[in-house]
Amino acid sequence: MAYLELDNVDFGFGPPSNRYEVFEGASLSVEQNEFVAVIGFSGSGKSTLISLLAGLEKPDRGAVRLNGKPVGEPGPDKGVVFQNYSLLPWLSVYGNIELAVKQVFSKMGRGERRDYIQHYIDMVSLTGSEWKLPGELSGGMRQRLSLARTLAIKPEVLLLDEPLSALDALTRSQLQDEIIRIWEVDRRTVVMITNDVDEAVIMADRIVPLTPGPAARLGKEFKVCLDRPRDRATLNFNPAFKQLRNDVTRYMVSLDQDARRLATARELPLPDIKPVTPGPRVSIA
Ligand SMILES: Nc1ncnc2c1ncn2[C@@H]1O[C@H](COP(=O)(O)OP(=O)(O)OP(=O)(O)O)[C@@H](O)[C@H]1O
Repeated sequence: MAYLELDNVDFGFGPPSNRYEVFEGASLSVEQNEFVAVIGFSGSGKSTLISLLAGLEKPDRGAVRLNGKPVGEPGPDKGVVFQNYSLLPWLSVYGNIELAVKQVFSKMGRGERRDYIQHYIDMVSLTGSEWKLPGELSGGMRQRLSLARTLAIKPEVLLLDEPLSALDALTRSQLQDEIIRIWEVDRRTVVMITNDVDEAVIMADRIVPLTPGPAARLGKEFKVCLDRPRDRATLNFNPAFKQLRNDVTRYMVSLDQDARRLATARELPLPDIKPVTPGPRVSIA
């Protein structure tokens, strides 16, 4: 049985007269402790998918289930890391994590809590920056803090909504390695949204492309059969890595071409209307 499941989901925004159908019959099954990367074009519904999995949105039809039960309200069992960090700017690194930990583990004693928070700060290599405010951190450090705060509440499921897309290439690859290192120690079920094929191949067990919207679905899946730990320096010479990267990229290009063809076919032919030219003046008695 799937651990996290999107079962034949329809979901749209807006009133019936002006509705945008984001998903029609979208299905996704994620096994416990599996790392799935969902890859898609801009506007296809990636953030909406995370909102549905997190319980922030409810499907119009179909079901979203976690461990066999309908996904309820957002809660600490589902940890979401957004692209824009969503940190509290007036709280320090320590304070941001502490707030989340206090909410979820209200019975934890002071000393234990201090050690617990420090463990997560160390885990994401923010040691020494405990009392800095988010505004005093680099983008990569803020994203690390956001990740530490989410990991510290020990969610069953980790939902990562393009967490690395705002970062420069070097910081991005460092954080990819860091997320994988943490995941290998402290296994969780992960759904990560990305628009980067390489990132998906390096990090995930399985890659599931999202077809372009409207009425997006989760398309053909690609299993990533590469041993872990994956060393990015040698992967570039690995034929299986190159083949998979090409296969996924080719599939994404074909999805894009199909969507463009469909959009052209949907354009309505306009009637051949000729402008009316005024005739001779007629006087009515
Ligand atoms: N609150 C809303 N009301 C109406 N339409 C919305 C709303 N939120 C999203 N949409 C529309 O739903 C579609 C999917 O949006 P979503 O943000 O999930 O896409 P995305 O794949 O995450 O995009 P991007 O990669 O650009 O962030 C888009 O066409 C968007 O315009």
